[in-house]
Amino acid sequence: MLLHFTKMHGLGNDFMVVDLVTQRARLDSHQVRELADRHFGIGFDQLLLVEPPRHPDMDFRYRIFNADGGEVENCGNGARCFARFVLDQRLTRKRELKVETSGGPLTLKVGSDDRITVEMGTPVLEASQVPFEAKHDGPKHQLRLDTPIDGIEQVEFGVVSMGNPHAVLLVDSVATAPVATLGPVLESHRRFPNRVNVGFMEVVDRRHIRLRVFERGVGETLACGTGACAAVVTGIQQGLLDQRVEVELPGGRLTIEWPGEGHQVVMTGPAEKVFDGRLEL
Ligand SMILES: N[C@@H](CCC[C@H](N)C(=O)O)C(=O)O
Repeated sequence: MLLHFTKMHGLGNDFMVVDLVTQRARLDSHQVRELADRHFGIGFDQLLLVEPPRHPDMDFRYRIFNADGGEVENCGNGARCFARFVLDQRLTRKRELKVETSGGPLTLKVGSDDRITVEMGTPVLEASQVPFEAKHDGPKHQLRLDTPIDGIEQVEFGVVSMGNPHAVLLVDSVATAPVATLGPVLESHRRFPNRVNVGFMEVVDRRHIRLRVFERGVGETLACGTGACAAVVTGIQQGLLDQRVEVELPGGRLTIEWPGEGHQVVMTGPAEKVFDGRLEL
């Protein structure tokens, strides 16, 4: 059986996108890992499956799988690629879409400049809901490492769920942040029962941050949309940022806006197609 797919990226966070509205296929986690392989497969950070909606007031359902084969709740860069994909594939003509994810519904708008704006949902700040086993309430948490990493014995961070779990650490410089060493240790730390995406945020000024993210189930990516939302929410919670922030990631820039608690986070950025392909299953 031939399966048609499209390779896409949002600021270098790359995806294999499959239309399961007009095609049928089942991919198990072993197949996802094989396809994600950058040497023996297609190579991607996440697989996105576009499906018919289960609720009549939604336009589509979209499911997200990390390169390690695990299904996850939300993906910001993926959401923008999803919107570009359903328009390019003529699965819809709507430029404003409502989509179901397992992390909750999202609203997406494709602008006349082709930048895509996504209402990413209301961030969850309660640690137990992220989930993180916190020792106290408040915007900052501490964790003592079992073994020091690069001389670091204790780390401080904020925790946010954007449907998916994030920890955000403040660093002096993203260039020297211990992303590759501390990232995997926090990702799998026992106090994050569902594991966690780990963001390293450098505040340039109140409207500009730099960010690198060690993604759960993938490793460091060139950009993470939900990570950008989580970082801005954390920075605002800690009194460091304004409501509208430019987030500079290794793969490019996103604009993130958050008016404050109880409001949705809004993300704006690009989505690009790389190529169409097909594979034999
Ligand atoms: N790249 C994504 C996030 C994808 C999911 C994440 N790795 C997780 O496990 O929650 C984004 O752009 O948000």
